[in-house]
Amino acid sequence: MTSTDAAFKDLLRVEKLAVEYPGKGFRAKPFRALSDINISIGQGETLGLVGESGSGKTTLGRAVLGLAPVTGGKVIFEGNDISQATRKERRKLSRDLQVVFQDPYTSLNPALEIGDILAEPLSVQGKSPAEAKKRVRELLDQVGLPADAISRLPREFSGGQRQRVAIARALALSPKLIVCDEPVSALDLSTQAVVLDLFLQIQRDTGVSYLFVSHDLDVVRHISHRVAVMYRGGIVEQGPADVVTRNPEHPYTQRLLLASPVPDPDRQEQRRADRHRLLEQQRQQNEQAAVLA
Ligand SMILES: Nc1ncnc2c1ncn2[C@@H]1O[C@H](COP(=O)(O)OP(=O)(O)OP(=O)(O)O)[C@@H](O)[C@H]1O
Repeated sequence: MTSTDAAFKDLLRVEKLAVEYPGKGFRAKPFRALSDINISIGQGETLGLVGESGSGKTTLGRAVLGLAPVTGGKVIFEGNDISQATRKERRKLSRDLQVVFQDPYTSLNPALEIGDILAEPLSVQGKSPAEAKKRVRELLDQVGLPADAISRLPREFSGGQRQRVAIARALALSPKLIVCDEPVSALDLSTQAVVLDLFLQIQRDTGVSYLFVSHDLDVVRHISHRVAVMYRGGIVEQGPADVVTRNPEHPYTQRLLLASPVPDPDRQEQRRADRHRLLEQQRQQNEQAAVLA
């Protein structure tokens, strides 16, 4: 997918965001996990967030959801700064801002039937049992699960099916933005592809926006309009998905691309070409640097 900022109407804008975790345990001092983060996401747009482990991807997603200690900057959602929203304001915001986590095995309450898992956010927001039941049926259909899933427990489902339940729960209140934190990383490759296509289909049908966290460049290229690359709590590069994931400018992104595994045989050819071009670019840069030195 390719697109530019201008093609989408702004939904979320993060400006100069800083997050600092209070010190505890082995880290006695407060830890600055994010500094000077600037990103935006338009309506119906997906911003992919990549970077190595510990670079701050999850923290940025959590800061957008109000779950990380923001110490500076703004999180502007539909024109309002929500970085310091109160609990009451957060409850209201949860209609518009939702999350899908990585692990479909721990993110669903094992004791609840799927129907109850999906009805929970609806009843919290004041829907009647009849309204909730109707919506639950719609949601199961939307994520491709059978109607009889309503009275079954999470353990009766595969990882991919459980992730469909988690997606349905996130969709229950028709949110405007879903933070997707590595939502396909725990799934096998063929299931990953199917679930990614489900995310795309839902976006086409509903116009929802995604902040899509992943360490996998192939995954973010497939799902994202634009990609931001995180390194040590900052963003080092962002731009159209194809450009950033195939022809990155920043040396860190180039390293990320060279280091990332090539799981899907269909994409190996393309990746070999990308690697070859990048290595050649690096060789030429090294040669130029040697001449200048
Ligand atoms: N609750 C917390 N308290 C203190 N430090 C934290 C906390 N959560 C995360 N960190 C630290 O903040 C940094 C960023 O972590 P974060 O989980 O956001 O990175 P990430 O890029 O999502 O990593 P991964 O891909 O491994 O999930 C790390 O150094 C981590 O140790």
